[in-house]
Amino acid sequence: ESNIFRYNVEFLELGVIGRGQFGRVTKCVNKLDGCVYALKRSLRPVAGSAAERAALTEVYAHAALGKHPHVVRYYSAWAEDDHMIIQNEYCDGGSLQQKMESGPLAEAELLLLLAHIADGLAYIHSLQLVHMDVKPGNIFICSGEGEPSHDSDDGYDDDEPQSHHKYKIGDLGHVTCVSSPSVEEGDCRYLPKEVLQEDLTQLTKADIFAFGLTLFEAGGGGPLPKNGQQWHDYRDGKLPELPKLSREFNQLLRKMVDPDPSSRPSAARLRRHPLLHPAGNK
Ligand SMILES: Cn1cc(CCO)c2c3c(c(-c4ccccc4Cl)cc21)C(=O)NC3=O
Repeated sequence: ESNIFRYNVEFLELGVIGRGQFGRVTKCVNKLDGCVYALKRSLRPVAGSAAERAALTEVYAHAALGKHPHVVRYYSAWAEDDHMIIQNEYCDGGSLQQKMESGPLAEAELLLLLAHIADGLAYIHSLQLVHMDVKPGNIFICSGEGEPSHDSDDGYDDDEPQSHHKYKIGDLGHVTCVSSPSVEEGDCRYLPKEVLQEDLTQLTKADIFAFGLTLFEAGGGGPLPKNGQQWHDYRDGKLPELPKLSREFNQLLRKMVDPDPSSRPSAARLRRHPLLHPAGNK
């Protein structure tokens, strides 16, 4: 019999905003609450497969992470019609990947990105979780238009320049716990050498490494190598200088991608970096 599915009953599709081997992401309005959401609809993974474990991990992670100003919010997930559907917060400003396509970010914008994502990572790491796939395509932008301006719970609104857009970490499909014996490797362009060599003892620093290369790329250092000599150079501390950025910012990038994970700053340290608190320098 034709089984009426929740997706079509509760949501009105406004458009496709992403496609991949995983399935597709659509922008939908919920007919009941009238709000817009991002829904990822993917083929239901085979029971007992790694894909099923990843799908469940994504939902567990979202449920555990709850509400944070710099983590894309999760609302619901369900299975129907041989598909899995996850309903997340819709970020109307596109991804950092798309933003970068119109040119490198200026230092002031990179500092906003640094502050927001360091905040999100510090929160994720405080719950003994790691993201494991930090990269421009997994960082989304919420313009904040129409939102009440009192939303200062991330503490950056007061000294944030007039714009209210916010960067949020999304796609929790690779999230695992810090003491996990095995990880589903993320994008190799952002992968630190120690994880490739199966050293999983400091997984939070793998997120810091990936975030360092993400900032480097957003600042104009891309495109990043997937392999070869340049891939190794970037992991041996040979990260090219970005001439348009300050000496301090270049130094910070090199620290974030330091070959020794212990030398990389934690997310909590990044939040307190002098570059983010200029007043404190006087
Ligand atoms: C390709 N793509 C484009 C967007 C909109 C950016 O303005 C997007 C979103 C998400 C996701 C997403 C990622 C991973 C898992 C589930 C979802 Cl809904 C993918 C997205 C998501 O969770 N929230 C989004 O806005």
